[in-house]
Amino acid sequence: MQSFLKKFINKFRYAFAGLFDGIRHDHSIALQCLIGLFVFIACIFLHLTVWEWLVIILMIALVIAFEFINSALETITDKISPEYSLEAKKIKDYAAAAVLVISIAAAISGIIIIGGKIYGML
Ligand SMILES: Nc1ncnc2c1ncn2[C@@H]1O[C@H](COP(=O)(O)OP(=O)(O)OP(=O)(O)O)[C@@H](O)[C@H]1O
Repeated sequence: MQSFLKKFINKFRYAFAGLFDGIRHDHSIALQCLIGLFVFIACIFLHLTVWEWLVIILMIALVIAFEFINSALETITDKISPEYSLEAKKIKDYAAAAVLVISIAAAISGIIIIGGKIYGML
C-alpha cells in the first residue's frame, strides 16, 4: 500500500518536474504558457459563462499539452537522428502540424468567445 502511494506521488513529482523543466528550457512551451496565462487573466474580466470557461481552459490546456508532446518528439528525433533525414523531417513537421491545428482551433475559439464579449461591451 505504501509503495503504491509512493509510486503514485512519484508520478506527480516527475510530471511536475517535466512541467517546470519545459517552461524553463523550451522557449516554445514558455511562450504558449505565457499566452495561456495572459488569455486566462483577460477572461477573468470578461464574465464568461461556465461553458465559455470550459472551452477556454480546454483550449489553453490542449495547446500547451501539444507543445510538450511536440518538444518530446523533437528531443527523441534529435537523439535517434541527429543527421538530416527525411524521416526526421517528417516526424518534426507532423508534430509541428499537430500544434498548428490545435492552435488554429484555439485562436478561432478565442476570437468567437473573447471577441464576442468585447463586441457586446461596445
Ligand atoms: N534531423 C533533421 N532532419 C531533417 N529535417 C530536420 C531535422 N531537424 C530539423 N529539421 C527540420 O527543421 C524544422 C525545425 O526543426 P527544429 O528542431 O529546429 O524545430 P523547431 O520547431 O525550431 O523547434 P523549437 O523552436 O521548439 O526548438 C523541422 O520541422 C524540420 O522540417
